[in-house]
Amino acid sequence: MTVELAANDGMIPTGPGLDASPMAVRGMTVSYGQTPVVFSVDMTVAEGSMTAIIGPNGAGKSTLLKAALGVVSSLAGQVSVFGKPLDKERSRIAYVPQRASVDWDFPTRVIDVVLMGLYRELGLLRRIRGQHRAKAMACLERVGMADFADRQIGQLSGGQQQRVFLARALAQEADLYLLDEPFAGVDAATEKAIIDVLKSLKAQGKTVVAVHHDLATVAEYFDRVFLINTRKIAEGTVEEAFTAENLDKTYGGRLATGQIDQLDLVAG
Ligand SMILES: Nc1ncnc2c1ncn2[C@@H]1O[C@H](COP(=O)(O)OP(=O)(O)OP(=O)(O)O)[C@@H](O)[C@H]1O
Repeated sequence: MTVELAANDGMIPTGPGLDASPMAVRGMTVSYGQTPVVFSVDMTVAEGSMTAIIGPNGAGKSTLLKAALGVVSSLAGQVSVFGKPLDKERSRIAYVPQRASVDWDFPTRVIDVVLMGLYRELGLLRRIRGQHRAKAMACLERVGMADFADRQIGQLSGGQQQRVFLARALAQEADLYLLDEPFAGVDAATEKAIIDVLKSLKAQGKTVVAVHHDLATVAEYFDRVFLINTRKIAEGTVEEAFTAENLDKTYGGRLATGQIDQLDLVAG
């Protein structure tokens, strides 16, 4: 389907399947210097799906997410969120950044990090009441971190910090969850805890998009994939798009045949 891009208020022209999409990106191009690191990328996130963004190091995965959120500026491109401009629906998105990009020496307690997720409820006066604390604690409970509520965030292990940031995202009660490498550097128990939470979000009808590096778990964890190497290579259901051919294009032949053979790929 061809979508005509017109100069308008940043909205993507509506069309079949686009209006309802939790996030639709069209013609996104981002450059930090001379060469684009994301080039003319279209992405349509399917509502209620769990999508893995896959590609080699430096492929532009994080940049694509940040540009879609307006955190980094783009040279070109349009984004719609639930069929509306990003600014109108921003509060429906929860973003969990890459762990490495957060200043963990920032002196703040775990419970305070989760309370930040409640900023909409807290209102302008930021008055924290018992009900807010209870909600934040319930979110920490969901990720198995309730016992650490009063700890300084910098005193936690990497996997524990990742859980806390997931709890903050849960507190937001968003409809679209964007996570940048949520499983990076976590142990098997934390990975299981995180995937269980993400699957429960999906069961509630929420939409989840995560940058993901472990090709071996793609088919088990996700139902859709988005493959990128500066340009979009493919997107679709795992059955349609997670193929040896697309992986070969994405990784430029850098995956050994043996590695591809071990993946739970659909023949194609
Ligand atoms: N703030 C920045 N300034 C300059 N260059 C940047 C910046 N952030 C990223 N880059 C460069 O842009 C390219 C894409 O980076 P990005 O982090 O989006 O890739 P990625 O696919 O998420 O990689 P990884 O899998 O290693 O996290 C890389 O070449 C990276 O070095």
